[in-house]
Amino acid sequence: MRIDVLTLFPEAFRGPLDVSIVKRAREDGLLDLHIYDIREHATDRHRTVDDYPFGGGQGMVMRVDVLDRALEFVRGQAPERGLVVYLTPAGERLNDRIVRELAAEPRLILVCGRYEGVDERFVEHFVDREISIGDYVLTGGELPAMVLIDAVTRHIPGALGDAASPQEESFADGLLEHPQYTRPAEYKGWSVPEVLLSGHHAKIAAWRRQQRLERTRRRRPDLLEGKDDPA
Ligand SMILES: NC(=O)c1ccc(NC2CCCC2)nc1
Repeated sequence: MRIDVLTLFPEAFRGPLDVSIVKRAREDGLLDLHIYDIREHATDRHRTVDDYPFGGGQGMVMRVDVLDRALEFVRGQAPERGLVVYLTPAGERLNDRIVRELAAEPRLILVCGRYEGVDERFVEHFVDREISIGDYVLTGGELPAMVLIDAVTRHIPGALGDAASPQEESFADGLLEHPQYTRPAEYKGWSVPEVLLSGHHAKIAAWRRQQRLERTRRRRPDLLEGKDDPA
C-alpha cells in the first residue's frame, strides 16, 4: 500500500512513523510512505501558499492553485490514481469501518491543512473523502494524518506479524476490548481474575466476552444501538 502526504510541515512526520509497527511495515515494503512539502509548489518569490479569506474573517486560507499543483505533482509519482483524503473536523468521524475501507485502497493521498483550512474549490473538485479523528480542532491536519496512517497500517496483511490480527482488537465486532493482565500474578495485594490463571480456555473466552459486553454497555452504549442484544 502506498500513502502520500501533502503538508506544509514534512518535519512533523519524523518520529511517530519511524518506530515499531509502522517502521517495520515500511522496512518490509508493506507500506510505501512519501511526505511532500506543499510549499515546493508555490510559484511566487515569497513561496506563498495562503491568502486572506474572501468575505473577510480572521485567519488565512490555503490557495486552491497551489494545492492543485502540489496534488498533480504527487499524483504523477505513482501509477495508481489514489484516493484523496482531507483531514478536517468537518469530516466523517473516523471509525473501524472507515479504517478498513481506507486500508483496502491501493493508494491514499492525505492532504494536511493549516491556518483556517483550504479553499472549498479544492475540496469540491479534488478531495474524495473528508475525515475527522474527533470533534475537536487542531492546529493542523498532520496529527490526524499520522493517526490515520497508524490505524490503516495495522490492517495491511502481515503488518502485525503472525501474532495478533486486528480482528481480535477492539471494535472489530463493535465491542470494547476486555481488560488485560500479565505477570506478576500478585502485586501490592492486587490479584489477577482467577479464571485467567485456570488454563480453561472456554471459560476464559466466556469471561472475556462478558467483560467486553459489560464494558461496552457501561462506557459506550452508543456502540450497542441498533444491535439486537448480542448474547
Ligand atoms: N478533528 C480532526 O480530525 C481535525 C483535522 C484537522 C484540524 N485542523 C486543520 C484543518 C484545517 C486547518 C487545520 N483539526 C482537527
